[in-house]
Amino acid sequence: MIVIKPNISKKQRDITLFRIIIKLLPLVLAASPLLFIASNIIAIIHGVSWAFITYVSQKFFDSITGAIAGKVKISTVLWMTLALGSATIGAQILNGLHNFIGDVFDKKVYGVLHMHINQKASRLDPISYEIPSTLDDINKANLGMSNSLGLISIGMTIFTFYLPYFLFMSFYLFSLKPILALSILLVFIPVAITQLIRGSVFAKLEDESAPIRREYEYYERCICDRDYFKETRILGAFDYFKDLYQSALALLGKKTWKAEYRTGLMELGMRMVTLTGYMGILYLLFTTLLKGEISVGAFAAIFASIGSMFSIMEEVICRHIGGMMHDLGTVRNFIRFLDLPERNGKDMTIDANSGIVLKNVSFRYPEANSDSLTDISLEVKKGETIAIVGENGAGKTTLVKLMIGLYLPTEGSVVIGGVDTRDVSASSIYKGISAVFQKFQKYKMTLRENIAISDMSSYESGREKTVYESKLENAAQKADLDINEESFPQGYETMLSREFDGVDLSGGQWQRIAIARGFYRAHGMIVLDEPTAAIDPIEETNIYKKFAEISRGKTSIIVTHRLGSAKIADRIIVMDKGKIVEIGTHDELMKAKGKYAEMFNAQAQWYVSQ
Ligand SMILES: Nc1ncnc2c1ncn2[C@@H]1O[C@H](COP(=O)(O)OP(=O)(O)OP(=O)(O)O)[C@@H](O)[C@H]1O
Repeated sequence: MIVIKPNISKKQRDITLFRIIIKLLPLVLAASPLLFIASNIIAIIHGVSWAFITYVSQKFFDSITGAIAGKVKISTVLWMTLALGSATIGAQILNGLHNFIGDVFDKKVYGVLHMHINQKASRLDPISYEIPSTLDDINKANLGMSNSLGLISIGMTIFTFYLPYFLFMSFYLFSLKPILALSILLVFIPVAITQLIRGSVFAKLEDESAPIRREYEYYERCICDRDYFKETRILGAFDYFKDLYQSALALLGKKTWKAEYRTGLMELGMRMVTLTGYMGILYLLFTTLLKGEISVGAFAAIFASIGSMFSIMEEVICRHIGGMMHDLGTVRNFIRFLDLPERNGKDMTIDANSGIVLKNVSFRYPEANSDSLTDISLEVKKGETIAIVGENGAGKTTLVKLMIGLYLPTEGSVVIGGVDTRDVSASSIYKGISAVFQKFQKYKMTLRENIAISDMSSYESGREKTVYESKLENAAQKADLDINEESFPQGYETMLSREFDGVDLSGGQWQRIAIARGFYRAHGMIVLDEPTAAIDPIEETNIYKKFAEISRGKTSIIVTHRLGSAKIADRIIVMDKGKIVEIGTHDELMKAKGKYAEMFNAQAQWYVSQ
């Protein structure tokens, strides 16, 4: 059983409400300044209009009592009726307008923020994806963004609608009798405190839940996911995963229940306080009337509005502020996502085929305890074909990721085409590089899209179809992809997914497609990081031989466990425990009788014994 511990530091978790607002407000404002200003001005007028109704109601009731006592003319009552009706209708119109503009504004901001997320994701330093705690922030960026929008919208409503309303009402009540205004505050403060505690309880819950959720979602995938379930069934591990899933879910349920229970109790207490305050104000109002300190009209108007005042206050605090606090966890995810480091560096044209120089490079994954690469110095010349070999975990993939500028070294430098990878923007580096990794994507799209996605510019640029088609065929041919009618009934238009009424392919076919995708992309440097595991050794050697021919004159790197394939390289790099232990041609390394020769002989023996 995996031990669950929240892996977000307290400092990271404690992004204050103030910081959230400072960070979000400019984004929201920039999305549509005009709508923002219009919406808030209308909200202020709307808030004051509701309070104004109470004042007009008092005048209306006073006119009626005056008319009954014969001190006020009927026409005055009629005017007051008209004024009350107009104020009520006016408030309703403002309400509709406020909601309408608010909706338009929210939709606009939603679109802009969504785009912001996509742009940010494209600028993220790829190393961020290697940090488990950061993955939650990335995965929840969209949810956090919607909740952030809700938070800003509620925050603005509180300031521009509810605050003017309560200020006006407090001022009005204060002018009648100061203690009446004070009682609103006395009710408000304990409730606000309760909600602040609620916010911190749920923020903590969110942080504690994230790793548990990640865990049970993973177990769920082990049970149901297409890629896992066959093995899970065959291993008879279904019950094992089910138990792990249930215990993770139970733990999450327990934590959620505890948080809900605590906040539920607090809310109950809050309602009692509200009720007591409500009764207190009614009593005060009644005694004030009896003492003749306020008019009957004022009594009636306050009495009529006091109920709505309390329900508004409850709405603000419980529904709005409470909801806001509840969602604060995911809003913090969003803020942390926005704060994730980006790859800076200048945009420039780099010739990816003019060599790579690594100088004293060390690399440590974030949150890892030791280096995965230690003090690596290596020079790959223009047009050279390099094979990287070594046992599992030796650091081959990590080295390749540094050599193509995907990750930046922790120490030392990686220079591609004469430019340090730290100084150049990621997109400038990637432009001339094609890479196919072990874990390639199987896009649920057509065969054509699966190959051409690596260079959509040529797909979309409206080039002559024959040029484009021959490029596609060329890539498929280089990858030894047999586009026969049985496997691909609609040729390049065959949909490669059962889910979308297409076909299913073998692992080897998928790997060939991934390799074709790599060849299709225009490149000065190409990397094949073992995308051939599902292809038999003879076929793999054929592909690599072809690869060497095709790549002649281009910098090429292959990572392989099958040393027979490494023979095609100009030089073979042998890695062990994050270090380069040997470099040379196949013959040189065999003569040296070192690590490479040992591994090669072991594999050769295996083939002989077959
Ligand atoms: N995201 C990560 N966080 C921490 N350590 C990692 C991470 N990815 C890899 N490592 C560690 O870095 C070391 C090198 O891993 P790498 O994947 O580069 O090895 P490899 O030689 O390519 O292995 P294989 O042949 O199994 O693919 C290993 O010890 C591995 O545990």
